[in-house]
Parts: sequence; structure tokens; C-alpha cells
Amino acid sequence: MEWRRFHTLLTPDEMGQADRITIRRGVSGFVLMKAAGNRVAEAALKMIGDIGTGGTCRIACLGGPGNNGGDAFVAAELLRRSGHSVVVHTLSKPECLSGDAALAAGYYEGTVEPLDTFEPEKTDLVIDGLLGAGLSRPIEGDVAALIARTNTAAPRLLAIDLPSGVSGKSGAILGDAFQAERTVSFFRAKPGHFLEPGRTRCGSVDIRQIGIEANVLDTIRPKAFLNQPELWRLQLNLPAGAGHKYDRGHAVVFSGPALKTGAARLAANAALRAGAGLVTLLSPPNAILVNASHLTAVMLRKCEGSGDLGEILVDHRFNAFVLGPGFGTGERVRDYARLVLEAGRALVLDADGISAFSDVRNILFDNEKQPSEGEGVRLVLTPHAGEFARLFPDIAEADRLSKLDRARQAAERANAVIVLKGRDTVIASPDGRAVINANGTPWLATAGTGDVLSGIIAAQLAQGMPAFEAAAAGVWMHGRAAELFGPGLTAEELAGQLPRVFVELMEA
Ligand SMILES: NC(=O)C1=CN([C@@H]2O[C@H](COP(=O)(O)OP(=O)(O)OC[C@H]3O[C@@H](n4cnc5c(N)ncnc54)[C@H](O)[C@@H]3O)[C@@H](O)[C@H]2O)[C@@H](O)CC1
Ligand SMILES: [K+]
Repeated sequence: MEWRRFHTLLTPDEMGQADRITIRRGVSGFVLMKAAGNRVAEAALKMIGDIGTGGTCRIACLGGPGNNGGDAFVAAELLRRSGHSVVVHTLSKPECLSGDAALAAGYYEGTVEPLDTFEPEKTDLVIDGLLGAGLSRPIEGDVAALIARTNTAAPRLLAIDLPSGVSGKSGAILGDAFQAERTVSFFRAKPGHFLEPGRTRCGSVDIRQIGIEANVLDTIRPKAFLNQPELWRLQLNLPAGAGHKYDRGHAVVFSGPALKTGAARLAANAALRAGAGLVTLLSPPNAILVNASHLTAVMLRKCEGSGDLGEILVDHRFNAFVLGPGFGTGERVRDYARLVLEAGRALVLDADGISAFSDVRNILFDNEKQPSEGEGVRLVLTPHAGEFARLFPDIAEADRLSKLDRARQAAERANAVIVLKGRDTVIASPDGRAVINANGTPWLATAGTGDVLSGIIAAQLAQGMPAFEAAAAGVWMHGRAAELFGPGLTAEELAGQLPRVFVELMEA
């Protein structure tokens, strides 16, 4: 399927597979390494151009024991030939290298010195080829000290594949890691380029091609992607010319009690802006007046308990629900969630809606499993890290798991789409597919933005989008809206940016 080629993320193991398939097809490993070294040298020359001296630059290349070091030797030779002053500082003696890395060391004709002579203060550019995809344990001792000293000196630093110390699989820092200004990686990005804290350590990431053909992905069959519109744009229901508001679904948001209604209204207004044909806010009686005084296009209806909700659910036009924002965590959440799911409707469970199941997790998981057989997933859970840990404590505590794997395991257990929020939000489906979201701004970390996200996702569900795509699209639109607004964002302004987001999606 074509979508598999878009924005694929490969773990270091999968990247190794891509490498091996390519070599089996007759391209030698050293040819790939020379291409990689070339891409690194090109990036370095661009950075040197930014420095703007126009003359010779002092470049220190740090070379490790594996092929990451091999790439550094190739880049060093090309930069040396460009007239720059290059020294390769190696962790182990070049004669100890083997395979392609040894060939690369032989290709280099310049100065080699041990790592301990490297002085970050006396370079214009550092190229980090110490460790890449082969990082297998925490960095310790002299190398850790060198990384700390380098980060303090803060030279301009270009990382090859990954900043040494960043796990390509998880984005975790093993021991310590360089802070790069730029990272050049090859063929496809890795989860560690987009999962924190690795993402921050990478600086800006350039993915460059080195001669590995895209069709190796047909064999590898990766299931992780960067969240980009190409993954879900075709399922996005932009209103058609002859369309009717009922074609675009009817989203329903449960309001909290009188003093806690704002969160639900944020979700409801966002659902309307995000494309639901109609939106109804279900309000407890004591909050009807306050809700009525704040709503115009969103409709309002009293819902006092399970009986009222049961009557509402008889009408099949109410097709996507949001439960949790400002709602409180009592028995009522659990009843409502059960009724909505048993009635076969889509449900976004957020905030209090998630916390309400902390002590009775299995009820939620069992409820969701039975009715959904063969019907596709209808439950979307949108926890931040704290809510996630309450619902999936064992998964949250498993240090060896990446955020991607945590979200995947939770999705499988709950038979729900999991939106594990943060700067690096991960969206995972029970079938193993997962995306990492990378847009948005730090201004999103403000009260109420999560409520808006729930509403945006519900709007896509109301329009019939499958749950995984609805969640991925909702998270992306939410992040893009924040980018378009810029600094000073509050949750109230987010939905107002959605028209510009739709224009971009329609024009692209
Ligand atoms: N498709 C590919 O896979 C390609 C890979 N290339 C390069 O090859 C790299 C991967 O090469 P390798 O698999 O040789 O791995 P690395 O070069 O990243 O490192 C592996 C070596 O580091 C040692 N090591 C691991 N963790 C350590 C630690 N904490 N402290 C000290 N030593 C440690 C290992 O024992 C092993 O000797 C990539 O990052 C990339 O730069 C490129 O040459 C081009 C193609
Ligand atoms: K590196």
C-alpha cells in the first residue's frame, strides 16, 4: 500500500534490515557508507556556509568503533579535500576497526588523533560519529565526560544518524548524549528522532537518501510513521457541494456540573469548527442556565442520568461522544461510557473520563471488547502521562518500552486508539499501527487545549472517519492550529484557527 511509504519511521533494527536487503541486491556496504559520508559532508558544508568566514574552518570529526565512525571518516576526507582543516579523533585506534568502517578509515588521508586530544572550544564545527544506530548500552566513563564537556562548550555540532547517546528506537538518552544543532540521517527517520528527549538533542533533522530503494519497505512492513496529512487526508471528510449537515454527523459532549462547564464547551465548540454537522451539549440540570448563556450554534439538552442518556441513544444520528472534560470522576462517568459503547457509538474518553476507570480498569477494557468485534474500534482514549499511568500502571513503569511501544501495548489491551499526549504525542491503534506527532508549539501546554483536542477528534469520528485516522488527524490539526496562532495562545483561540488549517489541507 502506498501509504506505507509515506513518512515511515524505522527502528535501528529495521534500518539494519533495509541495509542488509540492499546489500543482498548487490550494493556494497561501503558504497552505502560513502553515500552517507557524502550527505554528512554536504550538511557540514552548509553549516560552514552559515558560519560565513569564507576561509578554512577547523572541523573535528569524532569517530567511534562502528559504522557510524566509518561515515565520519568518509565525511572527514571529503571536507579535507574541500580545503578545510580536519582532524578525526577516534575512540579506538583506526587499525582496530573492521569491515566497512576499516575501509572508510583507509579512505581518509588526513590527521588522526585520540579522542582525549579533542578540544571543543577550538573548533568551528564538530561532527559526531561516535555512536549511532548501534548504541546498545549507557555511555559511561571518559566518553560520558567528553560529551558533558562538549555540551558545556556548546560548539556547533552535526550528528551523524543520531547524537551519540540517543536511542534510535526510543529517543531515550543512555548515559549522556550530545546536543546537536543538526542531525543527518539516512533513508528514513527513526522514532528516536521524534520522541523526547531525543528529539530535542537532535536539533533539526535532515533525512537524506543513500541509494536504499523504497520498496525494501514492502519486506520490512514497518508500522510506525510520522503523523502527516498524507496518512489520513483521503479519509478526511471535507464537506461536499451537495452535502447536508446530517451527512457530517452529530457530535455530543457531556457537560460537567454548574461550576465546571467550560471544558465541555471548549470541546463542543471545537467539534463544530472541526467539521461535525451538528453538536449537542448534554448538561446536568444545574448547569443548563450557565451553558445556555454561553452557547449559540451548539445545541443544548438536559441529561440527568442513564435514563435520559438511554433515550438520547435511541436516535442513531448522535454518533460520536466526548466524555470527561470537567465531568468529575464518579460512577456516572462509568455508566455513561458503558451505555455509549454498548450502543455502538464512537467515544472519546478524556481527562476525568479516563481517571474514573483507574480502579476498575477491566470494566472499561471488557466493555469495549465485546461490541466492537468486526465493527472497528470506536473508543479513543486521550491520556497525558499521569492519566496513562493510572490506567496502565505496569506499562507505564516498563522502562525498556519506548513511548511508541507503551501506547501500542495500551491500545492492544484496551482495544482502543490511544492518544498518549505530550510534546511528542503518540497515537496507537490496537492493530499495531502508530504515529508520532511532531507539529505544535510549546504554547499548547496551557489549560483547556486537551478539551479542544477531544472535540476535534470527535468531529472526525462523527463524520465517519475510522478511529485511528480520526485521532491522528485531530492531533495534527490541533498542533497546526497552534502553530498558525503563534505565541500567546489560549485554548479559546485554537478552534478559531481551524478554518486556516482546512484551507491548507484542501490546497495541499
Ligand atoms: N542502512 C544502514 O544501516 C547504514 C548505516 N550507516 C551507519 O552505520 C551506523 C550503525 O553502525 P553500527 O551498527 O556499526 O553501530 P555504531 O557505529 O552506532 O556503534 C556500534 C559499536 O558501538 C559499540 N557501542 C555500543 N554502545 C556503546 C556505548 N554505550 N559505549 C561505547 N561503545 C558502544 C558497540 O559495541 C559497537 O562496537 C549508523 O548509525 C550509520 O551512521 C551508514 O554507513 C549507511 C547505511
Ligand atoms: K552519532
